[in-house]
Amino acid sequence: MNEFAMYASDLLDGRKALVTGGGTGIGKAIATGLSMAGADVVIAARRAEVLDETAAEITAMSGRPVTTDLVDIRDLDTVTALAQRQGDIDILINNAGGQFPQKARDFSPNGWRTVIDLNLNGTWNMVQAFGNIMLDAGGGSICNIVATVGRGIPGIAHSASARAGVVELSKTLAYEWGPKVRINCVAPGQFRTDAYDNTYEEGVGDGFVEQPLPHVGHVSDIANAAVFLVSPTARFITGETLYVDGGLTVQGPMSALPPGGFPERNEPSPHR
Ligand SMILES: CCC/C=C/C(=O)SCCNC(=O)CCNC(=O)[C@H](O)C(C)(C)COP(=O)([O-])OP(=O)([O-])OC[C@H]1O[C@@H](n2cnc3c(N)ncnc32)[C@H](O)[C@@H]1OP(=O)([O-])[O-]
Ligand SMILES: NC(=O)C1=CN([C@@H]2O[C@H](COP(=O)(O)OP(=O)(O)OC[C@H]3O[C@@H](n4cnc5c(N)ncnc54)[C@H](OP(=O)(O)O)[C@@H]3O)[C@@H](O)[C@H]2O)C=CC1
Repeated sequence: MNEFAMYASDLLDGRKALVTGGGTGIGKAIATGLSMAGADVVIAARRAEVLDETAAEITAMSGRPVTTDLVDIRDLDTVTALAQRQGDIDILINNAGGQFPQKARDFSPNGWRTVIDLNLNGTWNMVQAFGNIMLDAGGGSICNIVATVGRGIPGIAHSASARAGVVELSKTLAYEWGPKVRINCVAPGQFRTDAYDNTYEEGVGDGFVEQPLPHVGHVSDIANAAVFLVSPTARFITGETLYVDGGLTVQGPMSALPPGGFPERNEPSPHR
């Protein structure tokens, strides 16, 4: 089975799609899924060699040409220039992003700013530049790749805050741009891309034990969710965040009998 061929090969025929960070990991998988579904795909990031190599790989699989382009989403000038070159897109996937893990009490002011700038401001740069063109052109669909926000993500408070901002931005724009542009998010759980392995050395952590589907996801799981959301199959869906996380965010069900038994009645909380 080809994990990236879940949809009809003409589902996105005649549509042009741009994927930021499409040269590696999750972005590469999404670009592959879009290409397999018939879209004309552009992948954009900062490293030309990586993009070129990936474009050739995707073309070998899908039989469709893939274009590469350069952008640093934190640099508005490069985003504006990209929008001038590639503005005629129907689909935008904002996947570029990342962070470093650190306890929040140790964040330096610049460390915090850097992660917010990449994941919130960088995504906004892309959304506004391309969204405005889509609005003028008559329509389009945007999908933002975020993280499993909603219950807190210890170890990456900066990124969790930025991604929550993107989720709320998407809901808000769903209203403002509703008649013309749909905008949704996909929230990945943990996926062992090269970047993930390089950043989180110990790899699979204890979290998986508690997860209803107790294993890591495959990048095609994200790709299939993103292709669904930007395709006409999801034409009545906007402002939504689809969690692709093996049930990670529903872990910790309420237990009928708490560990240690029921507390004494009327005992005040020991916390200040
Ligand atoms: C549950 C998990 C879910 C998510 C999974 C994934 O995302 S998987 C994918 C996971 N993989 C990825 O997300 C990709 C890996 N991450 C990256 O490529 C980078 O961390 C970056 C793009 C976020 C920032 O890069 P950049 O070149 O723009 O940054 P810069 O070098 O110019 O420094 C700016 C400030 O940040 C500080 N700082 C930086 N690193 C660290 C650190 N490790 N420690 C502490 N601090 C750090 C640095 O000290 C400086 O502050 P200072 O000293 O001036 O006060
Ligand atoms: N893997 C996981 O478990 C999870 C991942 N995520 C998020 O999903 C996305 C993809 O993750 P993953 O594939 O694992 O990681 P990668 O590091 O492989 O993907 C990030 C991509 O974004 C590009 N990129 C980074 N910064 C910029 C920038 N400033 N401008 C343009 N492009 C940039 C990189 O290419 P280049 O360096 O060439 O610019 C790279 O291709 C990220 O946003 C990540 O944080 C969220 C939750 C879990």
